[in-house]
Amino acid sequence: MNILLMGNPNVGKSVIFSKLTGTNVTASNYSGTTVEYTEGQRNWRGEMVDVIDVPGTYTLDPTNEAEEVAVDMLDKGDLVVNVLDATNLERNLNLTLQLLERDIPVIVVLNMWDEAEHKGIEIDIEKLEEYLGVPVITTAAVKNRGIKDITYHFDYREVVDSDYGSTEERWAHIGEIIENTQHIQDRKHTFLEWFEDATVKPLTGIPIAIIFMYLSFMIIRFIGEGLIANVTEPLFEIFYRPVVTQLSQILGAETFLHKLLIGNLISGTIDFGQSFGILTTGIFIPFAAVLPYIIAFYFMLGLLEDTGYLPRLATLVDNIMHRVGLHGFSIIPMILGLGCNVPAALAVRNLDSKREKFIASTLMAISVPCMAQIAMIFGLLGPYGGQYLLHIFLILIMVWFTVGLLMDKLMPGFSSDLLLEIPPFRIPSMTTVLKKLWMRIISFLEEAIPYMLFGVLIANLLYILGVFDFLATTFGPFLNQVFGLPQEVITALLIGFLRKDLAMGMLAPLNLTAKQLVVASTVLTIYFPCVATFVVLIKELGIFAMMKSAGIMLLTTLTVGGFVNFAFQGGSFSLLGWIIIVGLLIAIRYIPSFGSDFEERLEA
Ligand SMILES: Nc1nc2c(ncn2[C@@H]2O[C@H](COP(=O)(O)OP(=O)(O)OP(=O)(O)O)[C@@H](O)[C@H]2O)c(=O)[nH]1
Ligand SMILES: [Mg+2]
Repeated sequence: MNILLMGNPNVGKSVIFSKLTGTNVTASNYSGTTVEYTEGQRNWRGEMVDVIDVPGTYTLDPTNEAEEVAVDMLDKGDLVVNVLDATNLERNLNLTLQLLERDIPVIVVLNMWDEAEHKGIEIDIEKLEEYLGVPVITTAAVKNRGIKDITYHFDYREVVDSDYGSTEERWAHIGEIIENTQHIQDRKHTFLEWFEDATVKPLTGIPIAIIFMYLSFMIIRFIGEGLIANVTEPLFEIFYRPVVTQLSQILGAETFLHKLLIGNLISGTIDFGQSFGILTTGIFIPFAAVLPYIIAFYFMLGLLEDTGYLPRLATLVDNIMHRVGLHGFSIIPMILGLGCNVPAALAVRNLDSKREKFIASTLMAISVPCMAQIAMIFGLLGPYGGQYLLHIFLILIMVWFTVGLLMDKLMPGFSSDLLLEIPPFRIPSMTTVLKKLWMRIISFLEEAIPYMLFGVLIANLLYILGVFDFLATTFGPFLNQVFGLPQEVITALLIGFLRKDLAMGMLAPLNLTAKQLVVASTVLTIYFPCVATFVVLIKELGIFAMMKSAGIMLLTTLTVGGFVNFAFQGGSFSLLGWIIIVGLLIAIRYIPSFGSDFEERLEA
């Protein structure tokens, strides 16, 4: 038996799904969290029932890919559990009436019942049942209220015979239902509501955004560095070092297995950061150097997501986003990308047009380093001082903006003007935040560890076989001339396709100057996404668009790497460098535009 959980975005389907099936899926306080359906099972009266968490949709006439997924699922269901946000009954009923017109059993769940009560919204359930002709259940999923009631109706198979006519007639009918079933009490405005407004008005919103972003960044560094210095490094030194040292002695420094498992001894001892064996650096990077930052980042992200701050940020940056042919919502894939580029590449699905998807994916892949890479950049460049770190991010932001402007100018087609839905602020529940954090840590470990071990294995084998030497002498001179980097960096660039953090780690033994590290870090970020992201992008964009995107990436790498090498000195850009940057931005303004605005298209 297939039970479909369907409804508008951000009504709590994923939370209900988790409670019904015990399968954890990501739930966040903004629309479009789920873009692919997830299946889970529940034992129901001695039978295994399939419950499916369907991406949110406003209508059964899909307007984007995530909605298409939703509508395609309809044929597969024995029962649709239509989840509604009780605080937003009117808008939610549109999908409900469309579902009722289909030949499929539907039951209605009014979720967020706790919030509706809190907001003084009263809904007459019996009357609503009469109007719709199907059972109506109230739930507060995060508080575990009403979930059992849903299961009591799993065997509901009645199909109502209704036809609400045209869209206008449907809305008229909804108006009538609301009129007769819902009553809203007047109440005073709360501080939270005032704050909700303040975060989206530019005058107050921008300072708030800067403070929030700065604080988040500081907290991430504080937690990340704190965990490394006080937890992961000490643990490795006390418990792990004796074990691998013993193994190293047993194997003998010159053997093949030693080279593979332990790597090189640095002045006679194992250096977890530089030895580069599977059991030394291969274990150390993911667990000790990167995991702490992953924990810190996803903890902060979870808070920002569940309070509902992220979509507010999206509204604020909408103007900037429009300049590069995107709308505000694209900030969400960019921010997700700071954690890991893979979910970010998937989140792009919520964008409307092919053009926007292309621009957003390319910008994300080019200029958003993932947390694993950022952690290694912090580790390598941190000791040289904050201005180097600052410049890497400054360069990437400029790259993001410049490449975005250029793509918007040169790409034909139009970008949509989708209005972003802003959810209310919610106090995040700590259990949900921690659960989500846990899920993301697990998926990081599952993703990272195999690639990391495989990457170190490949690197060591290629090294032992002399392949890297060959490549370094062939392409080295070029690297040296354009980027000012030693030829050994080529190995890092190659391994970067497997994992960027590992590639950053390969720079550690090379004794690069701070400037070279800045060039190498930016080049490593820009030149190509890692293989996992690459595969998702091919799937999302198609092979042809991905080739175009990869072309843009390589071109950008050459230009930016070369430029940074030329214009970056002693911790900042030279005057000439700044003149070129500003000149370029001005020049872009005068390039004729091949793309068109949504509004212009409407006028035409
Ligand atoms: N107060 C309250 N919050 C809830 C309730 N159910 C869900 N939430 C919160 O609402 C937000 C949205 O929940 P999700 O489960 O991600 O919504 P969804 O319907 O899966 O959204 P999409 O995947 O975007 O379609 C999350 O922040 C939840 O914690 C509820 O009953 N009461
Ligand atoms: Mg969801």
